[in-house]
Amino acid sequence: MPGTQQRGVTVFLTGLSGAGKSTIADALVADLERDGRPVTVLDGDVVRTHLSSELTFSREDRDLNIRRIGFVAGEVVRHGGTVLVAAIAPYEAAREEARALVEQHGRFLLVHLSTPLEVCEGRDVKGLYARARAGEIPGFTGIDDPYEPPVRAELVIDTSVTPLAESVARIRAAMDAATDEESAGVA
Ligand SMILES: Nc1ncnc2c1ncn2[C@@H]1O[C@H](COP(=O)(O)OS(=O)(=O)O)[C@@H](OP(=O)(O)O)[C@H]1O
Ligand SMILES: Nc1ncnc2c1ncn2[C@@H]1O[C@H](COP(=O)(O)OP(=O)(O)O)[C@@H](O)[C@H]1O
Repeated sequence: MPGTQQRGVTVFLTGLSGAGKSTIADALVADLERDGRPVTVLDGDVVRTHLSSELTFSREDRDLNIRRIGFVAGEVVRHGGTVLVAAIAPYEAAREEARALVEQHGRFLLVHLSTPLEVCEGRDVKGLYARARAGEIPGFTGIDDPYEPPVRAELVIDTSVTPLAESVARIRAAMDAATDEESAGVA
């Protein structure tokens, strides 16, 4: 029925490689789907396979990658959907551009996974930090490429001290608070 569609939302997880973006995204998807809420996931690795396969990790290409993600997220949100983005997105300007693309149509929650570099490197899930330190991956975020911490994130979560279930609960609470405000006419 026109006018009664729920407002869409994008949760954008940003942080270093190994910060926990994919792990939290997977757990959050399971949590949302348990409540019968379908979710579109835009994970950096997957987007780079299907949508941004020609892009490098130069600043220009990273920015274009995030712009594409912001555009797709905005389109899904426009139709009332729920989007979960998991991307390093190291540059403030590109993240804010993505926010603007989504906020034309619905809500945007930026979640900064602030897990320290030493912890991410210690985890080295894919062995990429070791390769970057060995000079095999020039321009690796956190090693010889910058990560600009967000100036305005709705949530900041350090996964070295926050258990997975708590991260999921905090993000769900932020998403549900947004919904509550809307139904109360606050937003
Ligand atoms: N140079 C360099 N820097 C950072 N990351 C690199 C690099 N080269 C490859 N990878 C792998 O690519 C994944 C990050 O892709 P993203 O699309 O999220 O990056 S970005 O937002 O466009 O900066 C990232 O995945 P995650 O570990 O899941 O973050 C890495 O596996
Ligand atoms: N509290 C936690 N929250 C999220 N991930 C955690 C946590 N503790 C340990 N980890 C581990 O950290 C790693 C994070 O890797 P991943 O989710 O692939 O990060 P990213 O997608 O940011 O590169 C996983 O191996 C995960 O099991």
